[in-house]
Amino acid sequence: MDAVAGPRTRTNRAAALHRRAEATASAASSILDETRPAPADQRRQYELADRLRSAATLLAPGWAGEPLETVAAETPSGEGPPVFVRVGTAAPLEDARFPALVPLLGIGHLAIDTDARDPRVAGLLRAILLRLLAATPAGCLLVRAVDAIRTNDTVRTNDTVRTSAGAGRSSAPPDTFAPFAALADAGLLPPPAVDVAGLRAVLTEAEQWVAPGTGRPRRHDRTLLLVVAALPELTGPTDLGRIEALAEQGRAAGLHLVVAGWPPAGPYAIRAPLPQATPLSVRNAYSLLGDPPDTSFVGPAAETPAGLNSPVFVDEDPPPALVDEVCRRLAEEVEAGSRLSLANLLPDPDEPLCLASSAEGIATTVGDAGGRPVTVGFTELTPHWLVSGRSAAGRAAFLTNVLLGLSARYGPDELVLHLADLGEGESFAEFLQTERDRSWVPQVRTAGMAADREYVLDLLGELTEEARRREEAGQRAGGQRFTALREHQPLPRVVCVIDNLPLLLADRDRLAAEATARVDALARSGRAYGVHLVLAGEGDLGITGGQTTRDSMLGQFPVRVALAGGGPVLEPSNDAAAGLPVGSAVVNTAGGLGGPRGATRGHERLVRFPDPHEAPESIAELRHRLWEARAERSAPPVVFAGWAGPLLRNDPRYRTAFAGRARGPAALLGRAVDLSRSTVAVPIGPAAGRNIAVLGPGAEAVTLLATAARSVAAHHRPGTGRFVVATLCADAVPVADALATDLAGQHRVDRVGLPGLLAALDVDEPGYLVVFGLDEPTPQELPPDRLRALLREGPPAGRHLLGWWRTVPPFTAVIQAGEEVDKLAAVVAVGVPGTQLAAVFGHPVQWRPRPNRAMLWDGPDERGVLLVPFAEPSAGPAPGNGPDAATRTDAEDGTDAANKAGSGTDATNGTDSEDGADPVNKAGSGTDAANEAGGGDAAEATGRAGAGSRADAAGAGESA
Ligand SMILES: Nc1ncnc2c1ncn2[C@@H]1O[C@H](COP(=O)(O)OP(=O)(O)OP(=O)(O)O)[C@@H](O)[C@H]1O
Repeated sequence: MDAVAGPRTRTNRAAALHRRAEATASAASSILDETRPAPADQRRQYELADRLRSAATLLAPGWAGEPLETVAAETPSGEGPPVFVRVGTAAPLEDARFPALVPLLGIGHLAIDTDARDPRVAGLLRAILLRLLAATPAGCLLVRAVDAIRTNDTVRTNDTVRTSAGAGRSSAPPDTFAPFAALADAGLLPPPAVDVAGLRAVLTEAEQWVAPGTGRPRRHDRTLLLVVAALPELTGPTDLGRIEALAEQGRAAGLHLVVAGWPPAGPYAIRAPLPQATPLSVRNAYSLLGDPPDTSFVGPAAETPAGLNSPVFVDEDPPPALVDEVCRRLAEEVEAGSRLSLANLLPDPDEPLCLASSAEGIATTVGDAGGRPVTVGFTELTPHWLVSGRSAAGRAAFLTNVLLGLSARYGPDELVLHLADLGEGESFAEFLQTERDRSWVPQVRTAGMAADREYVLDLLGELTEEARRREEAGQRAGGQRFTALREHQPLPRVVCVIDNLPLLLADRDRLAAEATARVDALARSGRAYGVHLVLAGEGDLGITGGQTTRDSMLGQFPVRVALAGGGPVLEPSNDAAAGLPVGSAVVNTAGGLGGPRGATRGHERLVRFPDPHEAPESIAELRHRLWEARAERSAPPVVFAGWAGPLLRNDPRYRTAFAGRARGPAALLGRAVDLSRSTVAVPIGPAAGRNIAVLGPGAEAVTLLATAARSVAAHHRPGTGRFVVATLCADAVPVADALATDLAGQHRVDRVGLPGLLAALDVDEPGYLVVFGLDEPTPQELPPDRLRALLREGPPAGRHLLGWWRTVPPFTAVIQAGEEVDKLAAVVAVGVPGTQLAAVFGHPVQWRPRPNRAMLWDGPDERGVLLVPFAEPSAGPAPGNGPDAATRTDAEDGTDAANKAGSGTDATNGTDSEDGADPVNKAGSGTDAANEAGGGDAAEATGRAGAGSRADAAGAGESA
């Protein structure tokens, strides 16, 4: 008959059978619920419970196992994540109870057959989570949660709404993890995933955690816990498969799962138990605990899984105040612990400093990547670095960290630093003397702040020379490179930092071309001889963008550091630096090369670095320790501060002249914009061309001529010089008067106008004609050929013209066409553009005037010397003649940041070019007194630059 029954009959019968089976199962379930596992011998049960209680105290002490009602909120965590955690109380008999523990972190997972819609399960999850978080040191347990109770409920409610409006809305279950909200900001427990998309994102993160190399590097002291309170309704079989796979692989990778509602209900209910998980089944009155992974409660010999032979009453919801208090404490601890400080990058303060050898290379910690220090160095393989970041990205902070880190590790015999910043502002102050703190970092040999392009060009030139000297020494020794060469002579590694490099290269002029050529040459030759470059700035630094091949210039810079906005120093396809916050950097040691997204990049790390200025005391302490350990007579850095104006009276060469020790008369004009801050002098003797023509419209030119005359006077013993000070224009009268008065105290001085000057021209007596305003229209009385004759014939007879022309053409008229100007005079231009000077020299001149700078052409060399003219209008009494002199000049002047500190006690402020002081070569010897003074002098610029003098620095910056 069945065979002939229609489909409808067969369906009805199947439905009836199903209903009957369901009714039977339900009846069996309630009978089973009431039938607890049969207790064995009661006395043994008591004994066993006793022993298990003691064992639990050992296995799960404190937070992991104590009843939560009795644990104090301030109970400390353990040393690491607990292996066993309590899920409830097992009660084989009413009064024989012991904690029910499950092995979790480090061993397996927990699968609860009911999801958190059951309030007991929600409470249990919160209890487990609280225990695990509180028992683990803050930050070592990261939790990701999935909780679709509300979403599922909304789906269901919406279904209901169609039939019964509003039903179910008010009874939405609370978020299972809401009491843990305080952990979100600390990154310990972000808001739970509530839908399938969220679930999948969490699964992806967990998969990355499990598969090393597909995400950020995993810290082995961290565990990831994935807690599922309720799976989203739309969870598909693929998602469930991913959860199973994670459970399978997680244990070895520090990933653990607590899944409520497993096996999941619904169409995919037929699911194997969760791999490596202890199952917990929640019944009406109690729960049952299955066997943990790879073992059995009955004993290892058990063939069939038996589970714990006792009902378990799962832990109840922990008190919300306790959860809240613990979470806040954890969040605070994580926040405090994640704040990096300079100390994290420096050697332990208890360790001696500067013990490392730089023979094979030097390295320092530059930041932290996921809790691990990241160290980068300078070796032959990674000789030079490019560091890029937008303004205020922390470039100075990063560089300071690196330089302090290197200085703490390598002593001055192992490491020499040259620091230059073309940008406006006081850089490198941490390394230099200030008014209040006279210590310095002894590894620093030179420092240029608000440095001119010419300064940096000189620095590059000096270092290229140094690399060449080393290379030659290596060749003489049979082709030795740095490491071998060091065995025969003390040879520190040199690190040269140039910040704001684009200011050097932005103008595509001759200087930029020359600078690029020097960088190129230095990068190549320095590599094998321990001379290393760190070029820093914004954007592509003006040198990237081209091809990075092994042989290209960029190929010499394998280390690329991209701070916020610094992506252009990475390869164009490498977007690792996109969206970086301040305080982070991508450190790439393969020329900025990227790689497939998500793939391991052994050559690239995302680091966090501290702001060193949050720890000024660490900086000061380190600087003092380094300074106190410096070699005897070690010299402070030679400092160039772009905004500072040097004083004649403090000039070492001027002092030498004043003391009667000069070799011959010379006009001192200022200090060169170079590494050694040499005095710019025009020798005045019987040779051709020993006159000075100052060209330029402003007061600076007038001051320069007066200072030149004073310095010449200082070269003559009192009473032996003869000066005619003439003014042909009104503007210079006060300065000329002051000059004449000053000189009159020492020498024979005639203060004259045009007639006196004309008379003086006819006198054959040796002496100096100091003439202000030679461009005044007085051609009848003073025709160009008379002046030309004086310029040409005067010097051999001991007569020299020091003259000032406001404009260039009248001077050009003095020089005959075709005559070489250097046979007539040294020319100093102050405020005159190079274009106007072409007529003087007969060739184009590259010079763009800027405040507080002058250019000297002396001799046949086409290239002029850039100088900072002496700032003071009057020399005052003899240098070093006591406090009055110093005080008076300082007070009058008020513009000299660099030179103020000396207060008249500094015997030789600045480097004396006569001494041949050479910061690159000499400082190691520690015997250069001139350098020492120079440092003292200019270091003041660090602490003192006032607003006025900064404006000058800005001018210098603009012209760059
Ligand atoms: N690691 C850091 N974390 C947070 N803030 C930082 C960090 N380093 C520096 N800063 C802050 O960022 C600001 C800029 O820092 P810094 O002067 O080092 O930047 P910069 O890139 O050199 O700036 P600029 O080129 O404009 O002079 C400062 O206020 C500094 O305190």
